[in-house]
Amino acid sequence: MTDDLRDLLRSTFRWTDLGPGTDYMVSDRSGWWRDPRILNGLGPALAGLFPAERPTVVVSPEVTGFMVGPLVARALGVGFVEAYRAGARRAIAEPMIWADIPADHRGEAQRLGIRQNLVGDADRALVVDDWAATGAQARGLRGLLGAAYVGTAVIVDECPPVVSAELGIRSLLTGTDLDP
Ligand SMILES: O=P(O)(O)OC[C@H]1O[C@H](OP(=O)(O)OP(=O)(O)O)[C@H](O)[C@@H]1O
Repeated sequence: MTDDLRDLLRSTFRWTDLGPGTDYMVSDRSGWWRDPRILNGLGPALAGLFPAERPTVVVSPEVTGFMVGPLVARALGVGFVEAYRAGARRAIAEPMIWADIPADHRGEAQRLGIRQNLVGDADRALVVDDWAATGAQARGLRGLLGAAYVGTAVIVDECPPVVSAELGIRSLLTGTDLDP
């Protein structure tokens, strides 16, 4: 099942060439969300990366995490918490706790925040996202969640192995699986 899903993820992913004047390719992940077989399998497959940890809540950063996280929460039978990017929208009205992220894969500083009453001392929080590039989101959310953090499940992990090991990042694919 997971091997079939990995094949589907590879075959529906594209790199988009931005054309002359740049050697930069951008990832097109839209084929993943367009395929009902992937939507059906993604939650259980990502949840299955952490079978022993028995998460009690899933936490995901906006914006793509807001699509993937609930699929995993549904598969685990637990709830979902949004981690908002400061400045991406109007301020959240409820009390928040924030983590500073010095630099993400674009070299940009960010702040990620969750409503402070949604994750408690007894929780085991699994971070879920589509992609880990430098591990910045995972590191920020680990700092935010403290002892509740059990690890990060992503579709693609491009981090150096030492970073993935340190942050407890597990994935369905690595960067080389999607080499252009
Ligand atoms: O490991 P990191 O260096 O933290 O990078 C990973 C982040 O990069 C992407 O976000 P991006 O802002 O590119 O896209 P999104 O808005 O679609 O989530 C991805 O969704 C992760 O959240």
